[in-house]
Amino acid sequence: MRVWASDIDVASRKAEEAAMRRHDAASWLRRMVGVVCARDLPDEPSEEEFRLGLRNGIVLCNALNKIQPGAIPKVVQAQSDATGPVDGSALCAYQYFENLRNFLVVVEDLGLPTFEVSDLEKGGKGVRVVDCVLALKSLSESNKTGRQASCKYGGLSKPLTARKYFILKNTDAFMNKIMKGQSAEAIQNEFSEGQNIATDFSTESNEMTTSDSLSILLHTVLLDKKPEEVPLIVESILSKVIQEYEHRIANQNMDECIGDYEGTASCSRVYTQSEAENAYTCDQMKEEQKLLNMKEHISHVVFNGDGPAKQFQLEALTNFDLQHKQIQELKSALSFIKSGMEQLRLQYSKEFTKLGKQLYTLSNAASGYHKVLEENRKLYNQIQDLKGNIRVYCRVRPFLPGQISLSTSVAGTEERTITIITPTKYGKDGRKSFSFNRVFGPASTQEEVFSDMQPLIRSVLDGFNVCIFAYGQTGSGKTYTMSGPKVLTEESLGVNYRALNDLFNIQAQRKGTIDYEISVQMIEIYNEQVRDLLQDGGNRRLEIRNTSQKGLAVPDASIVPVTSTSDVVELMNQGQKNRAVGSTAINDRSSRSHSCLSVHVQGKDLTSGTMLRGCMHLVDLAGSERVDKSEVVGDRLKEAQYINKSLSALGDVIASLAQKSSHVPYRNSKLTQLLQDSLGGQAKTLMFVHISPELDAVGETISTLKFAERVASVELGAAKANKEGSEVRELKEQIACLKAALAKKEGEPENFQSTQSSPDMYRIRRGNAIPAFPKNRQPMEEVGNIEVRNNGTPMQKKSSFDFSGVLSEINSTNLAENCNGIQKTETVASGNDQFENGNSFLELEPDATQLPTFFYQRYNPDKQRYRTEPVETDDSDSFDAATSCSSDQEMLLSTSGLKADGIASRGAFTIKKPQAKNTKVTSTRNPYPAMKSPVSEKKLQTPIKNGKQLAFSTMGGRRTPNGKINNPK
Ligand SMILES: Nc1ncnc2c1ncn2[C@@H]1O[C@H](COP(=O)(O)OP(=O)(O)OP(=O)(O)O)[C@@H](O)[C@H]1O
Repeated sequence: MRVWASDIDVASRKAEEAAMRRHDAASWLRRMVGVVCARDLPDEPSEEEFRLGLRNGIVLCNALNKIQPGAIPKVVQAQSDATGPVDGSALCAYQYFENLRNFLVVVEDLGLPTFEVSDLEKGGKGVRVVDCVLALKSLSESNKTGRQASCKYGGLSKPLTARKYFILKNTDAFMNKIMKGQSAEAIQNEFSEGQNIATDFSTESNEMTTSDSLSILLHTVLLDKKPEEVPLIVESILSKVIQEYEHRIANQNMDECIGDYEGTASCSRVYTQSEAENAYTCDQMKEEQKLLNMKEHISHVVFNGDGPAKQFQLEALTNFDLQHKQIQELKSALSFIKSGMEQLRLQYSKEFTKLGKQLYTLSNAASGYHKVLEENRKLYNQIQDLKGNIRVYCRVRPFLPGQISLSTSVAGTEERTITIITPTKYGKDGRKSFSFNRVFGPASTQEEVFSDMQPLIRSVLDGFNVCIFAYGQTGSGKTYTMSGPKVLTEESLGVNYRALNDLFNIQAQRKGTIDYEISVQMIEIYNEQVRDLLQDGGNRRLEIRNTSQKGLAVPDASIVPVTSTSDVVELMNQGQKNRAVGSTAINDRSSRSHSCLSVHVQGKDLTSGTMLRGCMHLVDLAGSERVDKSEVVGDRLKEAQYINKSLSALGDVIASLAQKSSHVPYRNSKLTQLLQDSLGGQAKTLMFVHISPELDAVGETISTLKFAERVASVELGAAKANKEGSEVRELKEQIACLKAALAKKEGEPENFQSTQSSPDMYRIRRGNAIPAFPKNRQPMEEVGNIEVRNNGTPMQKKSSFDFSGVLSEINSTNLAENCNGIQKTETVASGNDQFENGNSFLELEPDATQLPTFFYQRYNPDKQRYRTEPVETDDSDSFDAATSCSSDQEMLLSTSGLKADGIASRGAFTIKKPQAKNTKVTSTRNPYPAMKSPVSEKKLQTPIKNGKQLAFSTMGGRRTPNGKINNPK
């Protein structure tokens, strides 16, 4: 039942007339502050009404806004028939109360304050906010207690019946509905009982969400303010809100643009900047349009109003203009910042590109740096090759499995440096660094070690002589490096196996171009006796011959052709079995001998016919040992003494070579004789110095490393490949034939025989003497090492020259002269490519038809070796096969005259023993570049001294790349 006063009809009518205007104002206010008060303004409110309405609206809003998600408010439609006069002053509240009568908002705990709306109360009997609140409270309590709810209405207590409950999650949406003036019934019909209406209002929720907090803020701000202050405060809040709003628009615009744009675009579409800008501009325009609309609304409200409201709204308008201006300024600032940002972005992208380029250059430079390093390494090696330095690699053995927590003498290793600490010394003296070509730390693998020396090993296949020998104190890992441990695995295979395997691989690769034949010898020097390791039970004493590089150092030792790694493994196992090994306190498998695996390679270039010949010695020396430490007695002691003696002889040789001494005492031990070609010849030599890491071995370690440094300083001159072209070979053969024919013609075949194929066919007449070539001596060697007996004639100078020189000499001199039977003043002999020079006649034997065979003759075990007559040379190369003497004999020799005679300072001299029947001039490995050099001539007239004829020999002399002779001194 509704009873309205006549005022109500009037007010309703007026309200209807002003509905549009109020609606506009209210909607604007709602958008701005989220309050709904504007809706309840009378069409022509007085100032007081306006304020009251506003205040009431705010109060109500506050109450409603208390209903927030999380508080799980309930909407109760209360049945109320409250009627009563509504005085004019309370009109503003009417609409609310009208609604509230039907939709009372209850907060579950109802901590709502009761509001002292004194004006309303004063105004009479109208519906008061406080009544509403009380009604809410009552309803809430009734929910809890089940008691009848009631409300005071018009001074009377009326019962309230909760008819329906709605769970309301979105107060704003709900409010919105109310504000749109929907009737309670209409809203009620929209909700079924218990329905969650949050979804119903969800579409509108966003619109109001941001205003919630503002409304609360507003209310809080206004709560204790006097009514007359409210408009001003609201105005300033509004301006701030607008400012904030603008600011947010500005900030979010781009994001929204992008969001909107992306939202509408397909996901896969690439969003471009220009599109974003377009979207932004579009939204900006929309926002501006909105602002203008607002302005219009306000103007409309303002100019259709009057009094203080008008003044207030005018002020608001002015503020709005001001704010609009500020917004414009902000916008221009924004665009300025944007352009600045854009510039920055461009600058950054430029910088990035530049950085990228620099990075690219840097990475190029880095890779270039590595290349340069590699190049440097190569160049360094080349310099070493040219200088012929003995390369020295150092390897540190790791601690052995049984050795625990031992302190080490090795302070550190780098690629080329090793630092040793001596605990007994302090400061600088306590640390000593040594530099070598490479240093391998304890963790180095066999493969790493091998790969570093691989190029050196491969050069054997190019005709170089190579020698790798392992040096170090006993137990330091020499055998491990050269052969591997006792139990071999693929990873632990030593240099020997790997080297041969590598040679086989390359042999296979070059199959179509070069035909290689590889054979091996394995000998050991045990107690100064040379023994053949490939001959079971063979205790036959062998001899070392340093006739030439091409010759076999130990020709009597078995030489076995090998074609595969398995052949090698088999042979080496056999050799190892035969090797003298014994147990000492330091090494339970100590090598008691020096072992040498010699690999002989012969290759024939299938297209050019060039022959090459290389030889590689892989020497595992016995270790030096302090007999007190190794605790050896008896045979072991004797062995140790021999070992130490031979190693000290090696030390002497190295010292002489390092000092470029004129006398190099190769003959002081079998070991130095064996290594003579490698240490003083044209070989590429590498010494592997091994050290033990234990601290108590530091003394030996340091002396070993000092020795190694001395070895590294030895310069041998550039190594030279043993190659000869087919033409040269043919010419040499012809010369040999001619010589043989001459010899034959002279009728002295017994002295000068040709090779085995035709021993009697060629003779050579040489002055009065016609020396014979030994049987089975292959012509290449013969040519290289022609030995001539002059039957007492002065020693002939031996000379040689470059391979290229051979041809010219042969062509221009020998051949022509020989063929024409002209007296020849010099013949040419070559070690590799050297010819003998003598005052001889060479006469051509016209019926020279058969040529000698060349290779493998010297591998023929049955061959008859040519033994030189006892004309003795110095300790150098020219000390020929006479080294067949025992070590004692050699010692005798070395002490009997060589040193005492005062060897000439440059070039070595060959000593002719007084008892020599014939003067034999052994070949030289290191010939002079030109036969006719004054030096040669001069030395030709070597005087006889102390009954010994000193013959000049170029032993040990090595030609450096610039043609100089590098004589070992
Ligand atoms: N690099 C290494 N890694 C692992 N074990 C090693 C290494 N070097 C040496 N050994 C081990 O150290 C011990 C001694 O090594 P090896 O017999 O090779 O010494 P050596 O110098 O040949 O001694 P000797 O002179 O007495 O013959 C062996 O047991 C060997 O397996």
